[in-house]
This record gives sequence, C-alpha cells and structure tokens, in this order.
Amino acid sequence: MIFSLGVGAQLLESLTTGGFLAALFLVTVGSFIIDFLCKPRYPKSIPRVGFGDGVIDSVRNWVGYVSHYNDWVFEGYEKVCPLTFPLFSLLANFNAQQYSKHDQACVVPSAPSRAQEIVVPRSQTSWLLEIPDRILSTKDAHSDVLYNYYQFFGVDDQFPIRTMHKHLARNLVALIPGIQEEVEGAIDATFGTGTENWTSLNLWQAWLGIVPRVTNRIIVGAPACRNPTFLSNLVAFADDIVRNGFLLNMFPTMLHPIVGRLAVLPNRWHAYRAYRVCKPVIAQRLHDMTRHAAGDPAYDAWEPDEGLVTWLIRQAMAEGLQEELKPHMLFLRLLPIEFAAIHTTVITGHSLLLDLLAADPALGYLDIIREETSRVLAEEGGQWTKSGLGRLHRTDSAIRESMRLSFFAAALTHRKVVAKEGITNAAEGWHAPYGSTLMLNLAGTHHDADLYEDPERYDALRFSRLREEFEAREKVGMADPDEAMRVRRLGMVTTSDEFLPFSHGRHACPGRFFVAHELKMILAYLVQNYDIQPIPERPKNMWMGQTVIPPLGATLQVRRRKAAALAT
Ligand code: HEM
Repeated sequence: MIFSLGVGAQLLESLTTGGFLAALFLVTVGSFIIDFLCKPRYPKSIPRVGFGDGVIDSVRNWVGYVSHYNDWVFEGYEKVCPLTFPLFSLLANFNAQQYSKHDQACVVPSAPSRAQEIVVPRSQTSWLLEIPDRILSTKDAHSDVLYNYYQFFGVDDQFPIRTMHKHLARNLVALIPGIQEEVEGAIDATFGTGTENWTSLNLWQAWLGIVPRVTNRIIVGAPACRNPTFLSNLVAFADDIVRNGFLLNMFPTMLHPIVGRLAVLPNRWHAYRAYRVCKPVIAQRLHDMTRHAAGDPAYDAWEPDEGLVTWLIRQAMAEGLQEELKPHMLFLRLLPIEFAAIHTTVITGHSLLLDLLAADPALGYLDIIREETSRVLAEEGGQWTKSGLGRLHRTDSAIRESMRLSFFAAALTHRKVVAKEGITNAAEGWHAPYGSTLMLNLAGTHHDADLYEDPERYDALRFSRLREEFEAREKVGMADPDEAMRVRRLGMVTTSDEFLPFSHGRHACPGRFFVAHELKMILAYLVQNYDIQPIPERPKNMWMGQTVIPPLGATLQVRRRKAAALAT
C-alpha cells in the first residue's frame, strides 16, 4: 500500500502538462477508435451520403456532421444510387427523384458517438412503424439522442409516457377552460396591457413566458404553474438536456460515464430547485388521493384536479406500483414530459409567428385569423370548447403549414434495432444489424414538390383552401366522395407519411391534441388583442448537427389593441 502510494506520488511528480495532454489525447483517440470498431456496419448495397464508411471518411463525417447534417439528409432524399439508377432509368424510364424519394434507403452520417442512420424511404413508413418495440425500439432511439440514463438520472420514462397516452386525450375537454385562463394570463403578462405605445419584444422570451406556464397547467396545475422559480428552472433543465445531448454526441461512448456525470450537474441543480417548489403540491395530491382511495368519508365529495400529477398517481395505484407513489419519484417522472412539451412547443410557436409576420402583408393572414377566431369565439359565448377549436380551419392550417415548412429537426422519427438478430427489409433486401438506427426523412418529405406545391413558400391557407374548395364542390353536388376522407385528414393533429412533425404511428406525439388547442388559443388571443407589425424577412434557423438554434434575437413590435378595436 505504502509502496503503491509512493509510486503514485512519483508518477504525479514526473507528470508534466505536456505529458498529461498527450495522455489525454491518446485516451480520447483510443476511445474514438474503439467506438468506431463497435458501431454497427451497414450493407454496401445501401447508398451513402456524406464521405463514406472508412476510418478517414468517418473522421470527415464527424467533423462535417456539425455543419452539414441537414444538407446530407436533404441530399439523401433526392439522391439516386449511381449503380442502380442508370439501369432502371433505361429499362423502366424511372424518374431519378421519384426512384429515390419513394423506394430507396440511404445512410446518413451521424455524430461521433452515434451509429450512422439508415434513412428509410417514405414508401416504407408503415413497415418501419408497425414493427414491434421489442425489435425496433422507440425508447432506445430516444434515449440514444437524449442520453436519458445521465440526463434523467437513470429514471425510466416509459411510465409517464404510457400515462400520457392513456389520460391526456380523454381529459382534454375538461382542461380547456383552465388552458384558456392560463393562455390569457400568460399573454397579458408577457405582451403587456398598455394600449398607447408600441413595445419591442424578444419573441423567444415571449414564448418562454407563455408555453411553460400553460403546459404546466395540465401537469402540476394552478397556482404552481405560475411560479417563476419553478418555470425558470424547468426551462433551464430543458436547455441542459439539449446542450448536453450535443456535447455527449461529440464525445466517444467510452468517456460518457465521466463526461455524462459531470455534464448533468446543472440538470441536477435545476431539477432540485424546481422540485422544491412543486413538492408540496405533489405531496398534498398524493395524500388526498390516498385518503380518497381508502374511502375516507371526508373525501366523499372530493375530486382531484385533472393533470399529469393526478394521472401518474391514478395509474400507479391502478397498476399497484407502490414505488411510484412517492413525491420525489413522481417529480422525476414529470421531467421527461416537461422536456417533451416545452421546447418543442416554444420553437413551434416561435416559428409560427415568424412565418406569419414575414409573409406578404397583402395576403392578410393575421386579419383572416382574427376574423375566424373572433367569429367562432363569439359563437361559443367567449369560452373555447373542443367544437369551437375544431372549427378554426384557417388558423389550424396556418399552424400546420408552419410546422411543415419550419421544421426544427430534419428527422423526428428514430427507431433502434434491439433484436439481437437485427432486421431485414424485404422490399429492398437489406439487413440492419443489432444497434442500427433507422429514421424517417422529415425535411425531405416536407419540402417535396410532388407532395406540396411550391414547397419553400409559407402558404398559411394551403390546407384550409383544399377543404374550402371541397366544401364548395360538395354544396353543388360535385364533390368526389373519396375526397371527403382526404380533406378531413388535413388538420394539424393528423399525422401521415407526408406530415411528420408529431411523427406517425403508435408512438406519435400524445401531446399533439393539447398542443393544437394551446397554439390555437394563443394565436387567437394574440391577434384579437394585439397589433403586431410585420417583419421584412424571416430570420433563419441555424444548426449544429441535428440541434436547431432558432433566431433567438428576433424581436417584434406589438401594441395592445384598444377596446373599440377588439371587435374588428
Ligand atoms: C409542437 C409541439 C410538439 C411537437 C412538435 C412534438 C413532437 C413529438 C415527436 C416528433 C415525438 C416522437 C414520436 C416518435 O418517436 O415516433 C414526440 C413524442 C412525445 N411527445 Fe411530443 N411534441 C410536442 C409537444 C408535446 C407536448 C406538449 C407533450 C405533453 C404535454 C408531448 C408529449 C410527448 C410524449 C409523452 C412523447 C413520447 C411518445 C412515445 O414515445 O410513445 N409532446 N413528440
């Protein structure tokens, strides 16, 4: 023992800064090499974008990933396998783009610590999404992107996800009045109530002032959903997840146990600060629901507020999961949902306003939305309902169109092969080994001119126009009955292989029904109560690998409308 301490001390004494850096360099390079050797290998028959598969090419891919990932995804959508295309085009007169867009997988490079991804063609969407989770896992794919083990403190996210799928949609109608109350309060607080002067507002901060509060109305309920310490720490926690996700992507997997544990120290701090605020709420709900379930007569007429805290407790009781019924555990279960809900909606809302305000003012989009939302809200007696929100076809179209155009990730549907034997795609004959990642190409699909005419243009009424044209034809008995189904599927919550912001299939975002209500109410309240000046140009997103950096500095000029103007 004494001997080894002595050797250790000698080693430390002889270690120069140069020696230390050289050792660090060797460990890092060695870890990258081990990482590279452990990655799944894809068949040569699947065409590549990026630089290729070899050692040097992989290093170039890793460097290029930071700035080129999206270009590669787009390229993969349009690209044709050079070996097969000439033959097919000669024999079958196939169009180059059509062939690639519809039927051919390709491989896109990924970050250093992640496997390259097989981009599955649109025609294989159902194949991909119908494979059971024990073979192709959504959970493992999400965890690979977010590093759940470190970032969510080793707490599995499947229980709260299951709970959301089960409870949110069925309770949403009852939650609408509370959501409306929170939307109105949050916008008044963020956008101000002075009617005299134009105010300059940072758009990102404005959305951060609205979305976390409204979202938490259906998670922890009021008044905790308005607590600034609680909300700011949840937002900081979500920021931590995004930053650390990128960081861990760039480090070799072997170093994750060290880097991951250090990187999540801010996550721990922000989660702790948020927990301090909501612990009494969770503890009280747990106490009340336990008494209620035990048949305490004092609770005969008592009903819990609906929201995620209640649903988790209810679900844990129904499944007999005693270990879930502790305030700290319940709080940890909320975190993945807070993350799934907050930044996705903030970025979507931010893009929506930028798209609307940068559109040619002569198109009158804001007036059109103002007219529709005011008319329907008046029909509903000033209180939003499911039916009223469902009739906002133009508003819905404006949101759906922004989600189509202004994507915040080139791909939002990833699946990981967890079956030891891998999987085989019968249509093309390729085999993806254990550990492979498969994805759908959202960016290419949403910008495909064969699916969306003039795809680079923000056309707020793109979807509602189709509906209105159909309804006009229907009135005079000229509508094709098959069209009715297609038109009904143009709403923003309807996912398909052509519209992927909420993904598609059984894991499609369960929060989307809430998001649709939330964004419509926010937009309605904004245009009815504020004048907002148009902006000359849509500021662009920037990208670091797969991580979007929205134009955080974008500002708006807003002024509260005077009471007399509200009716128009
Ligand atoms: C505009 C806002 C949002 C967008 C664009 C969005 C998008 C997505 C996407 C793309 C997925 C991945 C699905 C897959 O892998 O197939 C997802 C999953 C999920 N989202 Fe959302 N989301 C949004 C808001 C929300 C909100 C507000 C909540 C909760 C209140 C929520 C809860 C979830 C949950 C629980 C999952 C996991 C589903 C599963 O794995 O089965 N999301 N979301």
